[in-house]
Amino acid sequence: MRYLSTRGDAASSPTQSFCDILLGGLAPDGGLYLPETYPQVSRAELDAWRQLSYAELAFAVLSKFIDDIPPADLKAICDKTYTAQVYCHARPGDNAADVTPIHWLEQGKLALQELSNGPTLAFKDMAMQLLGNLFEYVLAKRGEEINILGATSGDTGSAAEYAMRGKKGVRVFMLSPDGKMSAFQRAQMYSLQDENIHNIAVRGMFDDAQDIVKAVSNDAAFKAKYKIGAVNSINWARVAAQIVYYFKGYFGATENNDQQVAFCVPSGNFGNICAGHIARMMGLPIGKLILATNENNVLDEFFKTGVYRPRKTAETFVTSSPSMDISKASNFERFVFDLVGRDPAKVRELWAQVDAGNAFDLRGTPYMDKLAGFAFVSGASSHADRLATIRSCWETYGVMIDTHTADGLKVARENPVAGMPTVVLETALPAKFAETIREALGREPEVPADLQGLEKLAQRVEVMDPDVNAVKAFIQARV
Ligand SMILES: Cc1ncc(COP(=O)(O)O)c(C=O)c1O
Ligand SMILES: N[C@@H](CCOP(=O)(O)O)C(=O)O
Repeated sequence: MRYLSTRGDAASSPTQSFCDILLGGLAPDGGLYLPETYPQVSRAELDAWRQLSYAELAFAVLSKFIDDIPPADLKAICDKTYTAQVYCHARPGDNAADVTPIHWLEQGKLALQELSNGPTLAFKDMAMQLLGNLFEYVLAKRGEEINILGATSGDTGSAAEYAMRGKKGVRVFMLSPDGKMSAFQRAQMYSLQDENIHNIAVRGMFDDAQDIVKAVSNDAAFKAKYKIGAVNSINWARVAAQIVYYFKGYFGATENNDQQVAFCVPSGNFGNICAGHIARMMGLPIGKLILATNENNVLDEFFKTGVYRPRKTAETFVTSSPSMDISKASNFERFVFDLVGRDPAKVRELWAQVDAGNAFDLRGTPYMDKLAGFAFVSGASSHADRLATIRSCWETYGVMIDTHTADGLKVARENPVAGMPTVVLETALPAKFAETIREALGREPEVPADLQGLEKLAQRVEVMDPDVNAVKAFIQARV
């Protein structure tokens, strides 16, 4: 399997192998990598995959995307990654061995898929634990090191740091929005004292942090000299790993492969739902992809109108689902690449507008008809909706959900899809957002035993302005 850039022409941007793009992250032309073609899954494969454990399924799906790691080694990496010991925070009564159990709220109709049972209580662990093991494997084979530069709005940071802490040849430099994450999220990251982990809080929003990551990655000389890599979903390996749980969720929510499923995805950077889009393109019977945003509704606006209008920092709200406080969604470029018929020139034209701080408008173009064929619907949620949804989920089903999952459930309920179950992806656990849970329910969320007392630990973080040169200097001083 070879990979191409969303902005590259065959002549100027030669295709790459999986392991090269794993270490490289963003493409040199500023685009994002995607497979040359999406591998297809046959009916016979679906029938066979239905019985597989999560680790076996991960191996089956990832083998379609990775042909430069020997199969026995890839299998060992999947087996080591996807265990009930790593994903140990399943709800009582649900089977941790399923890794991403389906929890029915209404049998056969509405379910949560538990994606947040890993070490940091968010869905990011699903891919990040794999990335940690892949990095370790590939770096050891090549005798290389990597300095990961990432941006987080709350969950990618801790998931990456937990996955990479103590890993040989790996340093992590993680940018977070100063003062905008929950107290628990801050404690998860800033309390880590490992030598290879560096936290930088930038005075700005996630989008400012993500812009810095892209600017540093686009400086080819700096990137090569300091071996800069990525763990955000701009890294294709993140998206590839996230495709797996759509298959697992589909099998868990259906009895046979003639059925369809709707997935509802709390969205910000568009990585999670992009994985769902690709699973669907591979042939997984997904009837609808329901995209849910919080008050930062850029993506909802696009799917409703055809206008993509990223907001500036000053127009981005700080909300009670802070991990979705994103107004410029990186992975949306991957989807638009498919939408415009995989035409890199068109993507370059559209992103020239985005990168200049402007909107693009697809109304009145043939792309709007094509958009309808991709099976998306969307909606948005507010703080009041979030509180009401957390309350009603608790009172109706006895299930406590976090603020992001609440955004998903709210939008899923507003967009019922006839004839198929809807699976809402549970993207974090309530323990991470105790302030809002208290406000909604007047009680504390349960904190898993292994993470109790985290907020009392000493914290270590460098605060700085969102300045690319300052971040480069910080990295230079520590490499
Ligand atoms: C808890 C949670 N929910 C939802 C999202 C949005 O996911 P994505 O950025 O992949 O759209 C994030 C962050 O990415 C998150 O941390
Ligand atoms: N919501 C994320 C933001 C970054 O998303 P990613 O999927 O591109 O890493 C976070 O919580 O940090």
